[in-house]
Amino acid sequence: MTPAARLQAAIDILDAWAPGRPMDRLLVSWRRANRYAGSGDRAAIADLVYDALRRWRSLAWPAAGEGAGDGGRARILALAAETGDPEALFSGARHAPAPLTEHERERLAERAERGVIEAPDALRLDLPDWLPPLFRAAHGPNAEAVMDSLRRRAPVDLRVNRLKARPEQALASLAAQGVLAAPVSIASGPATPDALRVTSGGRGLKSADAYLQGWVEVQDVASQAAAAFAGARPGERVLDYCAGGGGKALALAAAMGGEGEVIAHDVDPARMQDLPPRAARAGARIAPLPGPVPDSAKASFDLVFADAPCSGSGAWRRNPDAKWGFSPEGLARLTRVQSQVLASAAAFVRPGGRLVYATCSLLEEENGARVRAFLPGSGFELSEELRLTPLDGGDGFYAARLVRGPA
Ligand SMILES: C[S@@+](CC[C@H](N)C(=O)[O-])C[C@H]1O[C@@H](n2cnc3c(N)ncnc32)[C@H](O)[C@@H]1O
Repeated sequence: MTPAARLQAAIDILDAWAPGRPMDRLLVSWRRANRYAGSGDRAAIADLVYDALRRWRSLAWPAAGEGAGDGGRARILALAAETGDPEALFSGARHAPAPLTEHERERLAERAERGVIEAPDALRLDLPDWLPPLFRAAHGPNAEAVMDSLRRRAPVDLRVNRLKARPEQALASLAAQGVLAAPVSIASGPATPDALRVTSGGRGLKSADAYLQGWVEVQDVASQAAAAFAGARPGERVLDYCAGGGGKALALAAAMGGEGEVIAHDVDPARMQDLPPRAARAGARIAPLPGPVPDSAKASFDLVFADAPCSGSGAWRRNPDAKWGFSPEGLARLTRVQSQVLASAAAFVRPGGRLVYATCSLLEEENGARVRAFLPGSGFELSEELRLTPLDGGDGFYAARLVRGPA
């Protein structure tokens, strides 16, 4: 595909999207319907689409006050103007976007002249109107930089699986196949000695031996820090209460050096379908439960990890489509579920054991506020909290470690 045809494809995909619709599914259907597109085309189109979604409101500025109008074309045009002369690409040639209208030219000139500095807060920061006050309440003087960070691409991080390889072995194996990476850590919080950040060649990762043989897993450095924060030790009995695809369960199993027991649970066991093959690849022993955790397991685990369902706001760099479908009602629904998760997970912690509540949210309503609502009368004490934002070098993450008092 020509560069211009890629732009038109991105416009078509964005025009088929509406807030609340997951973009990854739209991209899959586009790939199925356009099998002529090669892997380079697909990657370039996905990059354009996600770049546009990260800055969906500000890219349309100064169009319609709310920035909602004009669909994909205005956004892709604004992106193209940032990197070159859009007239050459918006040429009207076969498969290329139609030539610019006079109105579009005027708008581009206005953007170039005025920038987006004078746009209203939420528009400039690319969030729905109701969210900046929540970010400001949670992050005080850092709020502006935290919100701004969500407008940029996220790096690809790896966790070296200690059950199979050491970081230097993984680095060498990846480099031999063109995937370059370097150790990475977060600015504050637990050490992440197994974390690597891909610096180039990331497209070859999933066909690299180190990945296929389970030496490395894709996992953001902040997610690794949250797992490390739990302090899982060899020989412990651990319950991953919201296991989903198993990213944390795998990290916990690796930290335990293959000694002890990791049991995985999810309210929707189908969400754990990838876990057995991932655990097999990683050489980890993780037992997924086909249903609820039995009552007989109450008060029996050294560590219960509750990676609760959340807004995912800490990962909006990766899933920017999610921020546009998020609403106050959605937040209220989530906080109810999070409180339920905390209360149900707590029952499985043994006296003296730890309960770790975690989210990849940047909103205090989903984080400290849930823990503080849970604590009174629970028999647990708050031991430590971890609050990470993209300013620390990874995704946004929150974790609280609670210790259960004696029986
Ligand atoms: C943030 S995701 C988990 C991600 C996973 N831990 C990982 O690291 O890959 C949250 C998971 O919680 C599950 N969940 C939602 N409500 C739950 C509940 N009441 N009890 C247990 N799990 C729940 C969801 O099905 C979802 O898979």
